[in-house]
Amino acid sequence: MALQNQLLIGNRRATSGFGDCSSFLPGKPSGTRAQRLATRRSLLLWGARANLDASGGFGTDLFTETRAAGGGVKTENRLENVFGSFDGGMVKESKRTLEFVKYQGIGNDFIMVNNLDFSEPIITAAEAVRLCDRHLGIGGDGVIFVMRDGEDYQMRIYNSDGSEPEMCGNGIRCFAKYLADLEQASAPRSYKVLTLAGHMILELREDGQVCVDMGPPILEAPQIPTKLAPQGEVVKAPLDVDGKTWLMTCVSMGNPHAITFGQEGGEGLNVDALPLEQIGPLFEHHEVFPARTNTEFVEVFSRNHLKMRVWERGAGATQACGTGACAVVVAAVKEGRAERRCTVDLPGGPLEIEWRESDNHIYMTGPAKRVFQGTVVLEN
Ligand SMILES: N[C@@H](CCC[C@H](N)C(=O)O)C(=O)O
Repeated sequence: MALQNQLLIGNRRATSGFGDCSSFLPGKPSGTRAQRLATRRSLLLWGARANLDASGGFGTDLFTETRAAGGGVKTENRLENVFGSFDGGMVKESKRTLEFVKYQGIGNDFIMVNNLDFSEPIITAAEAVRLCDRHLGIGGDGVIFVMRDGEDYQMRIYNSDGSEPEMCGNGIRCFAKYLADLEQASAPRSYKVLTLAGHMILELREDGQVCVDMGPPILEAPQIPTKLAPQGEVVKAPLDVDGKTWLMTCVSMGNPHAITFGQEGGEGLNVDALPLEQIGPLFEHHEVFPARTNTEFVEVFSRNHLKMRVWERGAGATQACGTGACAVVVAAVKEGRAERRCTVDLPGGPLEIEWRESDNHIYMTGPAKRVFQGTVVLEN
């Protein structure tokens, strides 16, 4: 039944300080949690009575709201007037809704969820899959949870297939923009963010770009993980996929990447010509990658200009992959194809990557943008 003539009851917080996103980001609730819940309960009861009195019959939906303190999920208790039901009366049903903001980094797009008051993601992996669906949901390559880590922050993420990766390069730039929007902070501003791949340092620059210290690459085969070698680095290792022998270099940026510049005895790749949807899953699920893998196909324009396409673990062919671009530069240096500073072109745009000799860390610089915001029903 359509939600028209709605009465919205409850403590919808409006914070100052998040520009046009202020209506959905949690403010500081006052009173104890018990007091707040009691107030809301009485508001709900009052609202239900008021609306029943006012509506006086068919044609009016009653919509009340309870809300988890400080979080982005709430439960709407709807009393819907169902015309034609067995008693013509009110049917109660409960729907959980989620407030979100959509961000993108060179076309790699994420549903950002304010998870600041909770220590675990407030939606399930299965719900994330539905939200990421481009036809049935909001659409996205993943869902990112903005969480606290003491005075700092923590990022958790679900891929669009519901798996949880350790790290996401484009996502963490979006994370920086989200926090800056939340705090109405102006650049330059830096954040320390804990991920399942360790701490990352994010610098929001005055030109609007975000530079991330992605830490050192991991090159030891068992830690990537890959079975392409029992130990040590994996550089130009042959791997048979789709009847061809590809030369693979493997790098972990906290999450696993397998990079190829072409096939054994072959010429350089023309990445635009690759049947990614066909070959991507064969790499992702190959037995030599026990945790599955992201796969990058790379074309070399010069010693500091590369072009790549990616098949992402858990997300398929995306417009861009930040950790992938970092891994590609490490692989290009290891194979002697490029310098440590490169522009990497991806379908969604370029990233600037530097693998710094002085600290062995990789620095990724690129944009991140807010796209839209909204509220979505989690259950159908
Ligand atoms: N697109 C991301 C990587 C997201 C995680 C990846 N799909 C995985 O499972 O490792 C990026 O920008 O790094």
